[in-house]
Amino acid sequence: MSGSTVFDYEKDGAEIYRQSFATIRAEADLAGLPADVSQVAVRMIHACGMVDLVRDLAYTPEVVSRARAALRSGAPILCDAQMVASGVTRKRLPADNEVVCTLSDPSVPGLAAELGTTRSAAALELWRDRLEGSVVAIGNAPTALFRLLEMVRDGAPRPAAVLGIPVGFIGAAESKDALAASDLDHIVVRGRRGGSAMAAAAINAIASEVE
Ligand SMILES: C/C1=C2N=C(/C=C3N=C(/C(C)=C4\N[C@@](C)([C@@H]5N=C1[C@](C)(CCC(=O)O)[C@H]5CC(=O)O)[C@@](C)(CC(=O)O)[C@@H]4CCC(=O)O)[C@@](C)(CC(=O)O)[C@@H]\3CCC(=O)O)C(C)(C)[C@@H]/2CCC(=O)O
Repeated sequence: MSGSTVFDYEKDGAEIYRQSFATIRAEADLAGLPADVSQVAVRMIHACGMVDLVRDLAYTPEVVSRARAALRSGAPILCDAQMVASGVTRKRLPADNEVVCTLSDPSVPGLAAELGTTRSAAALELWRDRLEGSVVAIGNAPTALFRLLEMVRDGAPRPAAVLGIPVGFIGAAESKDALAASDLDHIVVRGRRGGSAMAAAAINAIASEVE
């Protein structure tokens, strides 16, 4: 196949990644972060292009080591949106971990109507028997994060770690503040920023130390 090259751009995927991570490490102020959180932050920045993300990160000191240990012992990854689940690189997972998103379950619209909430929040009702020791990744829906905190407060099994990274204007900052104030191991991006790509990137960084 022939084709003329009009633009001068990098075409080597490995080299694109290498240059990206080098740029992030040069431009982002990672100095105050523990080494394992720094590694996760780099990959989250890689997913969104915002090197100033570091200033909005909040985390518990053991979150990465606990999430990593949970994944190594086979814990499932519970995702609020299919976009998060789709972004998880399966080959990085240490124990062929199950990646679960219950949003499309046929029972969810009815549950949402019954509970008077969003489908994203109602979908967490189907997480109950997998929650214990799981790794939760919320990248889209603030209502899902609020609901998780309510469930745990009401006695539901506790996840090993919660990556609370919903994006948006309504409830996003508040839900992440509530997670940061909880006793769950967590990483959050305070404020409006977040998103499914960032949540998936955080899981990918935790799953494997390879960059
Ligand atoms: C209020 C919602 C927000 N959604 C945002 C941004 C994006 N959402 C996309 C898509 C495709 C989906 N969003 C839903 C989760 C849907 N989004 C909502 C809800 C109405 C409520 C969530 C909440 O407030 O907690 C939610 C529907 C629900 O009843 O739960 C989705 C299920 C809608 C649908 O397709 O039916 C769907 C998720 C699909 C999946 O499983 O992956 C976007 C791609 C929208 C787009 O541009 O098309 C985008 C993705 C952002 C991301 O990185 O994840 C907001 C901005 C987060 C917003 C919540 C906050 C706000 O408005 O302030």
